[in-house]
Amino acid sequence: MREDDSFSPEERAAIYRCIRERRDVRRNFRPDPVPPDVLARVLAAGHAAPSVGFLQPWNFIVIRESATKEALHAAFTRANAEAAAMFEGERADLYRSLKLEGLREAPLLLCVTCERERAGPVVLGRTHQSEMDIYSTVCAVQNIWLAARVENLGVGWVSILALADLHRILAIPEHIVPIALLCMGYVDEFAPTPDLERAGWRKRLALDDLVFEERFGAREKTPVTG
Ligand SMILES: Cc1cc2c(cc1C)N(C[C@H](O)[C@H](O)[C@H](O)COP(=O)(O)O)c1[nH]c(=O)[nH]c(=O)c1N2
Repeated sequence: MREDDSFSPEERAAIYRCIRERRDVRRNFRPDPVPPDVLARVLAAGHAAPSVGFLQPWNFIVIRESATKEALHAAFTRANAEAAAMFEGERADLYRSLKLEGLREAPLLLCVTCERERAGPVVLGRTHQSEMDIYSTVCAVQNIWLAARVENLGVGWVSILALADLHRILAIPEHIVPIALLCMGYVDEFAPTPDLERAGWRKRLALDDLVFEERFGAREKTPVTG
């Protein structure tokens, strides 16, 4: 491999650290704005994502107005009450105690959308798996999430909203699919483990339990993680 194409051990360590230490952040945002050059780098990372047939189906709606944030928060509150009613007993109590959005506190919100027909109905790579454009957009979201982490920006994905509310509040045309609503802003620290893990909602699964050999369900003889 050309020397310029390979990562140094330090660069490699930084990438893995970023992946490990990315968190879903929805609290303790500082009010300072995200500078334009930082936002440009984060959006460029999103735009560098892989996409089916090189469709690049995304748009990025940047939201700073508090009226818009309030409207989104109201939509969250409605959906979250419905969501809480879907859990039972202690689980419902625990659900209600969770902080699941930072829509009003974050200085910036970003809505990432997917225009499914950007290149007409037939797309290379989407011919037999129709959701591939949606997954491509999620790749852009993950790039944004990781790029934000190295900019020391917290990002939280808020999906407890009805899609119809996102269409209405953000004037998203019918044929364009809202994929992710993200709250974004500087934070003083990133938690070492997911909020939901610390709250006792779910534990991290063991990687070795998730890896199979050749066929679904067949166990590795030697654990992958050694
Ligand atoms: C598609 C999707 C949608 C959501 C999330 C994530 C993803 C990938 N997550 C964040 C989720 O709870 C979090 O990623 C996990 O708990 C793991 O924590 P870390 O991201 O590692 O900090 C999330 N969190 C939350 O508080 N409210 C939400 O509505 C959502 N929605």
